[in-house]
Formats: sequence, structure tokens, C-alpha cells
Amino acid sequence: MKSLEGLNEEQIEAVETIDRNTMVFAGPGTGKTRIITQRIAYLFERDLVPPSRKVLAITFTNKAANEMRSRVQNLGIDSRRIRLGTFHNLCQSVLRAYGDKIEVSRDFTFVSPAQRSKLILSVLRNNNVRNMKENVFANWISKLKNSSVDYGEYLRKTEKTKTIGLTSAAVEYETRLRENNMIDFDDAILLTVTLLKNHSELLWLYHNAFPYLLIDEMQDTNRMQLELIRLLGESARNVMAVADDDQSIYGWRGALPTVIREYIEQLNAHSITLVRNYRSPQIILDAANSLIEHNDKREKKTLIGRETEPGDCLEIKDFTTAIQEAEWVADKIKEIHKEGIEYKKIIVLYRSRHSGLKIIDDVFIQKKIPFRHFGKNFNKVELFSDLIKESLKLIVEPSNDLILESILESLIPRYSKLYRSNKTVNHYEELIEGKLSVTKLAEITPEDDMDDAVKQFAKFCAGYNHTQSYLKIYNDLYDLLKISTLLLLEKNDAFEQSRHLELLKEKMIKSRARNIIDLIGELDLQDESNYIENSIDEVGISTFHAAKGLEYKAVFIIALEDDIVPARYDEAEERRGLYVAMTRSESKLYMSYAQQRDRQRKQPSRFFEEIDVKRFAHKIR
Ligand SMILES: Nc1ncnc2c1ncn2[C@@H]1O[C@H](COP(=O)(O)OP(=O)(O)OP(=O)(O)O)[C@@H](O)[C@H]1O
Repeated sequence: MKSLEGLNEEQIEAVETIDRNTMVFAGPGTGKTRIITQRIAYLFERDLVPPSRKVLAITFTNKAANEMRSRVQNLGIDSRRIRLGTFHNLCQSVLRAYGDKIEVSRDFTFVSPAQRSKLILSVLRNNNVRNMKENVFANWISKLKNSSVDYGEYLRKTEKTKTIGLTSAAVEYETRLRENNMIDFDDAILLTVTLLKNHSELLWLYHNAFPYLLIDEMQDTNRMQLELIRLLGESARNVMAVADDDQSIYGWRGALPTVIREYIEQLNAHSITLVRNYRSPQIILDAANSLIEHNDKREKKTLIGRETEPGDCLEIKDFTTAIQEAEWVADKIKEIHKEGIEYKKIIVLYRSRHSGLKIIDDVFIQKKIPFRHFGKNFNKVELFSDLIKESLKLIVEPSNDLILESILESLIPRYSKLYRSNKTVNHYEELIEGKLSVTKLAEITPEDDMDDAVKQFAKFCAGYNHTQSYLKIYNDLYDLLKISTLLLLEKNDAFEQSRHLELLKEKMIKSRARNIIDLIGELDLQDESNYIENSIDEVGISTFHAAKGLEYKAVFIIALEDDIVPARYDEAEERRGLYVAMTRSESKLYMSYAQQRDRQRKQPSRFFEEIDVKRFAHKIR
């Protein structure tokens, strides 16, 4: 049987177990993702999926979904028989189809992180909630939504708070979102659970449509996602999830490593453990293991890697400055590239985005090494591509004041440079007295070039509609917003800005969306994995998080300094982040730090002591 070819005994058990829920629990590189693909193939090979039904597979990123789709196609399976996507992607389609049953309009959009922050600041102010930071409120709301049983319960839970004004702030937050026909990312899951719980006929429809359910990266889900899995899988009892508690790195987004246990208990799942790692040499696994063993409350696992071969290496380097580090990384990449490793099989990983990392770009450009960042390069750059995306939303929803305000906020400082003006967003708020709207802005009497530009923009948004070609709108907006001129003013970021604009256009060209609303739905749910391109021979540069699930011949982990790794956060999760980074390596692992970065003196990461550098690094250098 093709689907079982080349699998080991435990993997075969995982692929073949049907008529009961399963949890495949295993460390990195043990074939968890592979099992999902092979299991899909197995179900079709054995004719276990009735005609007109589909297999539902939930992945953590879009890239994982696309990769699985193409692997399954290579195994000769019709990809139309599989519903592959992320939790948000699935929930979006459920809500677009049936959301009106719980008063969610079908053409809702997602509130962007910037708009959400602004909205939260405004509701905290309006409700006199002092001494609470915006991110604390955001996390509080998020936590409630992720742990509630349904939407009604979420609202009841907010009433229990003792902080004066907090409940009304939470209620205003929801009201303002709904008034603007928006939801946040937590709502997507919560509302879907609410919908399915309250409409058994719909739940029946989904049970019928998807007799088999597969979940990748279960360790990064939250309680509400678990609830959704439980609901969708409750009748068929054919749910298979794969997970590794040591790779749980999304706690800051509400993921709970404990959901693995809860899944096993709630779904009465049969556990299968995999121990054979097919990716890395044993020495790299031992080093990674010596680090992760410092975490308590974890399931102990044995990992058997392949024997270390000539060419495999683990090197730890220290440098006086970050420039020296970047130059060494570049030279080493050139060296191993000459030895035959393709650029696309090499990755440079760092803990978090940081403008100091621009040095890597500069050195790579100078040394002619092709590279591509996964996701955004720097933290605070406001992207023109985001501006265009948000403008598209405004065309669909011209009365959305949250979007309009955020667009003006990003546009006006830029236009100010162009028109030498000192106008602020407040000026426009005052100008139209009260609620901002495209229609009102389109009617203002311009007093200067800047007003005129804002008016033209507003007229444009009011004049287009969602049936027009989104590529034409992109091109027209590009000209109208004078983006090519503004790019000249943003010399430092021009490269990064142009890259994102190109990516957005590329995405639009490739998209099969039937109209702007569908396109916005797609763009809203893009994650960093959308920037990962396998066909081009370029070195990847990425955060630890965006490299999850991927594997590379050579991995460089840079900037391993004590205030960066671990960052000021949950130390156990930081350890897991570094563990994920180390275990991406198929052969070579280089870890480095600099004594000086951004004009500050640095100490090596304390994790080096835990890795027991002497025992591993020198052995195979
Ligand atoms: N039975 C097998 N024989 C040969 N290679 C295998 C086998 N199982 C998995 N592999 C290979 O091992 C590598 C790791 O597999 P996969 O990516 O599925 O692991 P994973 O458990 O999902 O890893 P991670 O948790 O680190 O993302 C892949 O290159 C895969 O093709």
C-alpha cells in the first residue's frame, strides 16, 4: 500500500488506527506531519471516505496546508476531497456561510492589530478605566474568549470583574466591532463554537461532511479550539491529533500546553508515541535535549536520531561585535554553498525582530548572498502594503470608522512630508465633527494640497465598489496615494516596503478570489508562512516562531545574548523556542552571540550553560 510505504511500526499504527480518536505524541522530526499526509492517502486508498464527503485537516499555518495539499496530490489523491486550512480559515468559511444565524453578517472583516489597539485605548478612556494598559486589556479579553463555552458566557464572565468600568469597556469593545461589521481573531473561533452549539442541524451538516478530522501542532491550540475539535469530531470519533509539548511556543497567544492532556481525556484518545527522529544527527538532538530537560512539567521523551556523519557539525561562536558576527555568518554561508548546499536549504534564525538585525541584510547585500525574510523584517515599519489592504476594506465598508481612522493615521505623517504640512488626524476629526466617514471626507472643502489629497482618497473609496477588479484598484490606489514618490522619502525602508508591495501584488495575481470581499478574507488570514518560498534559491531569515515545522541543511541561530534569549518572558517557553530553532537542523547547526550589539555590552545567553557546550560543540567541530 502506497500510503504505508517507508513508515516505521509506530507510524503505521498511527496511520491505520480508525474508529477511535488518537493522539500522536512525539518530538521534533519524528514524522508527525508526514503521518497526517499518509493517513489522508490511506483513507482514500482504503475507500474509507464516502463519496461527496471530505477529510478535514487543520494545520497551524497556510504554508503547512499548501505543502500537505501538494504532497497528497503527489500521492494521487484528488485535493478537492480534502478540506485543508488553519482554524481561522475554517471558522471564517463557517461564519461566512451561516454566521447570520447568530447575527454575524457574512461580509465581516477582521480588525487589524493596529485598529484593535486603538479601539482598546478608546474604550478604556471612554469608560474611565485607569491603570490598565492596552495590552493587559487585550490579553484579558482574549483569555476570556478562549476559555468561554460560548459567546453568551463570555459576556457574563466580563460582568464578574471587580474593576470599575471594565465590563462596560468590554461591552463597548464588542459593540464598536459589530457596528463596524468586524470581528477579532478570537471571535472567529468563539462565534463558530457558539453557532455549532446552538444549531444542531449545522453541526450535523459538518459531521456529515467531514467524517475524518486531523489536527497538526495540537500543542499550540487553546481551549476554545479544543472545544471546536471536540464538537466537530464527537459523532465519528475519528479525530487524530499530533503534538509535541516541547514545541509549544504560542503561550503569548493563548495556547495551552495542557490542552494535549485535556484532548486525551475529553476525547478518550489512544496515545501513540514516536521516538525515531529522521531529521537530525544524534549530537544535535542530544544538545537540544540537554537544554529542554531544564523545563519541568514536561513529558520526558527519548529521541533517536541518525548517526553523526562527516560534515555534520555543531559550532558555537562568540564575536566581539554584531558586524563581525554577520560577516562570519555570510562567509560561512558562502563556504557551505560552495560545498554544495543550496541557499534555500540554509536559514538564519533570531528570537525576535529587531532593527539591529538590519546589519545581516547589509552584509548579505554587500556579499551578494540572495536572501528573503519570512514575514516582516522590522517591528515598527508601517507598510504601504497594509495601507492598500486596509483601503480595500474601506471600499467595501466606507462607513467603518476604525479603518478610516487607522488609514488617516498612517497616511497623514507621510503626506505631511510630501506637502510640508503639520496636520494631525485630530484636525480631520474636528473637521467633520463627530464620527469619521469616507462620505464626509469626500465632501470637505480643501484648504491646502494635503486636504485635497485626503479628499481625493475619500472620493476614490466612496466611488469604487466591491465588484470591481482588485488588481485595478491596487494599481489605481498605488498612483493615487503617490506611493512611488513616498517611497523616495522613505529611503531606509524602501527595500523592505517594495518587497511587501510586490508580495501583495503577487498574492492578488495568484488569488482565485471572486471579488474583493473574498480577497480580503484571504489577505486577513495570511500568516508569516505566506512569505516562505521554496522554489527560489534564497537563504531564509526568520524568527524562531516562523520556522516552526520547517527543516534546513544548515541552521544559523544568531544574537543569542542574555536579554534577547531568553527575552523577558516565560523562561520555559523561551527555552522551547530555542529548542524548536535547534531541531530544524538536518546537518549543521551554528549558534552565535556578540559581546556588543546596538552599542550595548552583552552577555551570552544563560541557555549556553544548560546546553553543556563543552560536551557537544567541541566534539564535532
Ligand atoms: N519513516 C520515515 N522514513 C524516512 N523519512 C521520514 C520518515 N518519517 C518522517 N521522515 C522525514 O523526517 C523529516 C521530519 O518529518 P516531519 O516534518 O513529518 O516531522 P515532524 O514530527 O512533523 O517534525 P517537527 O515537529 O519538528 O515539525 C521529514 O523530512 C520527513 O520526510
